[in-house]
Amino acid sequence: ACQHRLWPEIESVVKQQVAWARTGIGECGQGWQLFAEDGEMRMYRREEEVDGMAVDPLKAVHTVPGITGHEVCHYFFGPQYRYDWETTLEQMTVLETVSDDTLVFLQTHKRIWPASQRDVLFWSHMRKLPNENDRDGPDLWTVVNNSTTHLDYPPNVGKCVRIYLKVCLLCQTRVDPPKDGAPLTRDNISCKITYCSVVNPGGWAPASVLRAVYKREYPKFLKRFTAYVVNQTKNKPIMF
Ligand SMILES: CCCc1ccc(-c2ccc(S(=O)(=O)CCO)cc2)cc1[C@H]1C[C@H]1c1ccccn1
Repeated sequence: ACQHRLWPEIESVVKQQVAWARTGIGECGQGWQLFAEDGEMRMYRREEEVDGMAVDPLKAVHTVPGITGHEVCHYFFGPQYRYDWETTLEQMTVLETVSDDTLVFLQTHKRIWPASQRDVLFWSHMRKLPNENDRDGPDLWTVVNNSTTHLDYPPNVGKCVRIYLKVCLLCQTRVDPPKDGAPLTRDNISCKITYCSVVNPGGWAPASVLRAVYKREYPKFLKRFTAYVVNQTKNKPIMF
């Protein structure tokens, strides 16, 4: 995969996106507004427009007990699970298998009235990252999704408007070993999740409609996805 045409871009976008995900909300600077809160989940957005279109950057942080970062990234990356948790998905195709940790997807999402239907074409890369802060702590895991092109699927040919996105899911496992030296169980682990996304809706869509969609869909997506991972892993050995 290292000689693949996408490799240089993957390397630079992953580094940039992980650095961005690691930047706390406070350090990010002004303009972030908390727009959704549910238990441990906090969702922030910044209102930004490009050519009159809302492209609000989003940053969500969540802590989920009983699962690891590897497990969260495994279920987020794997195409075989996506229809189970991505409620807005209408059609998903793997256009290219670059390597076992890098795929190219084409997805059409359900139409959101009155905006026209959208599709998105992106590479998706999963990677384990060394834990810089705590050398003997568990590694970090990330999945980065970044819009790309494909000769056979030019944008805006059919009924769908092509959207452009950059997504980073960054996961840090936390282990609190049991006092009495007993073996680790899922009661001793949790996962700190940072989800960052910037979506350019591609064609014109009313900013008010897009913002209402994001406000409704993003909290639902993160809650549903993390609940899915808890449910899929609860009776399985821990995947660190
Ligand atoms: C006009 C823009 C519509 C729109 C653009 C983009 C996306 C979207 C695509 C991919 C990803 S992901 O994180 O890469 C997971 C893989 O699917 C997240 C979000 C969804 C919507 C629509 C359906 C709405 C939505 C928004 C947020 C979360 C889920 N669905």
